[in-house]
Amino acid sequence: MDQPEDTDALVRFENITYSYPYSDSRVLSDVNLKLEKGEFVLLAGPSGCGKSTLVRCFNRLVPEISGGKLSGRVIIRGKDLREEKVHKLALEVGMVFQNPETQLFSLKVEDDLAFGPENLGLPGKEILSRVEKSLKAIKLEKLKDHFIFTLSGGEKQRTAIGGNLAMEPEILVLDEPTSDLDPSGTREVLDLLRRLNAEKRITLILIEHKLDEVFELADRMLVMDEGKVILDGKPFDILCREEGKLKKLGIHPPQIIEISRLLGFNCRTSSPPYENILKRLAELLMPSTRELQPESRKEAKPKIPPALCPEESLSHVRIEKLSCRREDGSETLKNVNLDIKYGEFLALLGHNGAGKTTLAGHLMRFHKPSSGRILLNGKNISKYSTAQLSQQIGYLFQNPDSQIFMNSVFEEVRFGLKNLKIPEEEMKKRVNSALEMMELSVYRNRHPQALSRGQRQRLAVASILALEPDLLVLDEPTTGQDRGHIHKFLDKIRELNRLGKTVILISHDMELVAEYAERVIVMKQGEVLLDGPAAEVFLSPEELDAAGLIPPLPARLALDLRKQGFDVPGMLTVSELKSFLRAHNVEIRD
Ligand SMILES: Nc1ncnc2c1ncn2[C@@H]1O[C@H](COP(=O)(O)OP(=O)(O)OP(=O)(O)O)[C@@H](O)[C@H]1O
Ligand SMILES: Nc1ncnc2c1ncn2[C@@H]1O[C@H](COP(=O)(O)OP(=O)(O)OP(=O)(O)O)[C@@H](O)[C@H]1O
Repeated sequence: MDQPEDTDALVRFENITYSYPYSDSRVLSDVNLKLEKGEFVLLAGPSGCGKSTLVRCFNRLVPEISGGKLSGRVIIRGKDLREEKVHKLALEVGMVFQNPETQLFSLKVEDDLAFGPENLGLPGKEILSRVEKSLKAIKLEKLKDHFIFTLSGGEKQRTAIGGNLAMEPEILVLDEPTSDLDPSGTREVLDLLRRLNAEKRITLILIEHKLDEVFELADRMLVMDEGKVILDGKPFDILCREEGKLKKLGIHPPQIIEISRLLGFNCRTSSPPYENILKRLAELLMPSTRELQPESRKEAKPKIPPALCPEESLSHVRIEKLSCRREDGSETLKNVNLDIKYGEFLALLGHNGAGKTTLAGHLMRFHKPSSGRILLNGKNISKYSTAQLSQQIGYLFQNPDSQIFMNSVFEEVRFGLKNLKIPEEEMKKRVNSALEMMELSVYRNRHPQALSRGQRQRLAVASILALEPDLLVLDEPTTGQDRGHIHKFLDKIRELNRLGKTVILISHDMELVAEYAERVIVMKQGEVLLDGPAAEVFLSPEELDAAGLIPPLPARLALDLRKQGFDVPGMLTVSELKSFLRAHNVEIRD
């Protein structure tokens, strides 16, 4: 980095074109970009469009580590990165990867946060101060001397963010940093990013599928498709003006934009504040007001598909007085009692570290309870091995890489079926249909590690669907996916549920839970805090708040309207809000 070039831009991408090794197809195609110092850039696009590949050019992980062929130049502060070394750039350009496990390599949380500053050669006092500040920012002070391998998914993600914050880089690239965080953790991290950007003028490049949370924070939005930047502008403008194009790419507008448009707001630069939306709704409902006709109320109720299983009332899973004490003495499950019927679609929610994965893991006997028992189809599972249980339970791990180990996409899906000793023809049929369902047929011969994160997640799901188990346990299956793929996948899961399969979905995505789950269980610090129909649970704001959860926007509006005396049902989705308004002859813009 000797001869600075004459330019104001902090980062310039000039005609960047890239192909991975052994592949002729261009993953990045003639990308030209300029980023100014202090910009907060949101990068969006469908799964597999090249977002992660693009951001890895910022510190030359592409092509130095990935291999492959890169043409064009990346210039940071006037200096051509082709003359730079990856390890040096890593100190200037912070990067929070999609999978936190790939960047946590110390034994304990605080050691991991100190690693970067130590490499910068900072004095001991400064290192300590930075570690303290980062711990506070990521709210992990209490876990500072915990071993990394004992952390929950979200706690690991916070640690990975903290490690980067401690380096105080000029440019920080974050590849879906909130994908495993609970809603209040997501808000905290995004708020922290906003502060870093505003106060320290750190340039931020954020890949994020949760647009509701970020579109008002970022100055600029880039949308990619098939290796190209196809839209570049103010997030609000793009989301409002390019809705058709975005929807085709599987990018859905945030609920607040959808609802404000329905209600006739004519916004130019930002969405109206929540209070204005509530006020407009109250005004619109006033004429038909507070006494609802029984018929219309019936129509507005959430449409929950009845499970078709004839044995509906029988317990598929019964969890009795289950407690789990870890080796370090901490109690991660406390007297959990649950009765899950055949054909239920339930969601398991809770703050990071609440015990969701630990509870789900007990179903597979990954952990042994310290007391209590679990009955599956009426039988105590303590008699079964994990291998036997996996023939009845399709279990999707939080991190897809924990369950992918074959050399090709096809073989990966086939692997589980081989263990079931199914005839070859039937096996092929099931593999092909699972790959097609997850839109992975074109990658059938590819090595799974040469897929994007979202594609690997879909591969893990395909492997489980091919087994056709009666009980599906899905631990955050939608991480890293665009809305289009998420809906296709969850529609399929709902179809299976209607055929009688029982579904347990662990998720931090309240909008999806509101749309798909019939029953919602909220956990807090190892205990069940709430358990009931989705509409009821989402209308319990105090308890949800205590568990770090934020109800979806339509549910919040319904609740506040009730407080004002309106007789409204527990609406959970934008389409329920629409039908409710129509039933009251309220004119809406669709
Ligand atoms: N090592 C590799 N070899 C060949 N192709 C690869 C490799 N890694 C990724 N790809 C392909 O490059 C394309 C872009 O991948 P990338 O990870 O950049 O996508 P993405 O937009 O970040 O996706 P996601 O949102 O799912 O993380 C994908 O089609 C993927 O299959
Ligand atoms: N091996 C272990 N030893 C000690 N504590 C552990 C161990 N594994 C997990 N824990 C702790 O148990 C608690 C529950 O973890 P779990 O993974 O079940 O949470 P979770 O609700 O699934 O969280 P997330 O939403 O972050 O994935 C966490 O605080 C975690 O730190």
